[in-house]
Amino acid sequence: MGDGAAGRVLVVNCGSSTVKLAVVDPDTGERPFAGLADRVGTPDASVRVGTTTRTPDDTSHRGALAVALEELPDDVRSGLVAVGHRIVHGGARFTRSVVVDDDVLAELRGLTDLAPLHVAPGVAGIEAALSVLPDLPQVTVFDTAFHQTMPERAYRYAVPEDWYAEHGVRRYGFHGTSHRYVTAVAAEVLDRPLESLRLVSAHLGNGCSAAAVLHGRSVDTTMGLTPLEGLVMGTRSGDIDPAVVEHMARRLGVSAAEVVALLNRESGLLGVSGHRDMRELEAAALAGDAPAQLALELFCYRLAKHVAGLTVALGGLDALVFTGGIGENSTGVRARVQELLAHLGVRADEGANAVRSQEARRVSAPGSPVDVLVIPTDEELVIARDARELVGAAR
Ligand SMILES: Nc1ncnc2c1ncn2[C@@H]1O[C@H](COP(=O)(O)OP(=O)(O)O)[C@@H](O)[C@H]1O
Ligand SMILES: CC(=O)OP(=O)(O)O
Ligand SMILES: [Mg+2]
Repeated sequence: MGDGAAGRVLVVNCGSSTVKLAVVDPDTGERPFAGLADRVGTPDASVRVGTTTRTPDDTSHRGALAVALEELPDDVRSGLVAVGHRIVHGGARFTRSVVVDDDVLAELRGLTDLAPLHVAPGVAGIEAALSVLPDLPQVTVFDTAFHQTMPERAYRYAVPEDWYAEHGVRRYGFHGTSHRYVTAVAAEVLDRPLESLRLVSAHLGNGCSAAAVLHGRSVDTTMGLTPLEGLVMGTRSGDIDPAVVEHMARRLGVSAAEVVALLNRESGLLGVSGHRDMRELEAAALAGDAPAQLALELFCYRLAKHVAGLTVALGGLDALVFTGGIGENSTGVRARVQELLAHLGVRADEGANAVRSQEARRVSAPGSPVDVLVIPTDEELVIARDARELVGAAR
């Protein structure tokens, strides 16, 4: 496939029990193929492509990927120039997207030690794609890469120095692909050079993080060594006193690792209210459910507090960007957070905020000292663009 400029990219996003697949045209954003494998690694694994659902014999990531790719039409398959993978954790080594070779793969396998939950599925996805599509170059795009520009004061924890030097305890930050994309689009919406802007982007999906982006570079973010730190999320607590871990391990008679698993999976909105999904939570809160109302207020208050904190890294704030399923769709969360940030110069516009749209747009009042934008994220498009650019450059 000499003509890289016309080529499409198969984008693979492997979670611990899911594989999300899309064929993406990096120029048009067109997606001629999409698939989802669920409950991977269990006997109930299933693969859905369009209206077809199949059960793979081999329920591993490799088996699920192979079955999904059997549904890929020949003309789509023959137009592929690369496979692009979302890898959640790139450690300190990967500061940008790379083409996978033996050296990269070895390094990634080493990282599974540092972040087993987050790297192992991605590595399984690369190995699966290498065996099912051996002729295509593989590119990895890291959630952590964009945040590698953070200064030491932002990425270091105040812990004994050898925890950092010997054990790799530092803040990395995640959702970098999304923060990078939406802040670049924000500059277009504002019609100002990205190099002149002080932005905070709030990626609010199942995982939630906010980032301070100064002149196009990440200078601080809310997630840390792992995606547990920072904002309140669907099932994750975000910030917490670390002494809670030891306290609850003793109270429940379980290990520290088990408490951390509870902070990842049973906490956040779910823990406070019983609802992990923002749509359900908002419906319950509207119906008068007090725990749901509290969970919503915790979510918005923590977010506003972090946005205000991130302005210290920027020396001010030109615009706040909302993205992710919640940021793009929840008018209530956006309204409450804008209200809590009024003292920073955020002037809300109730009408503009309430408009439902899939377009990148401004939702603050005209002339607001701080602009508030809603920008639909597109991590798959960034992965496809990076992958094609890298294989184009390598060929
Ligand atoms: N119309 C909506 N109003 C409020 N929340 C929404 C709406 N649509 C989606 N969401 C919320 O977005 C979250 C999922 O975000 P998404 O970015 O799709 O997740 P992921 O991190 O898995 O990509 C869920 O909490 C969901 O309830
Ligand atoms: C890093 C992270 O939190 O990812 P997700 O939002 O996909 O859970
Ligand atoms: Mg998403």
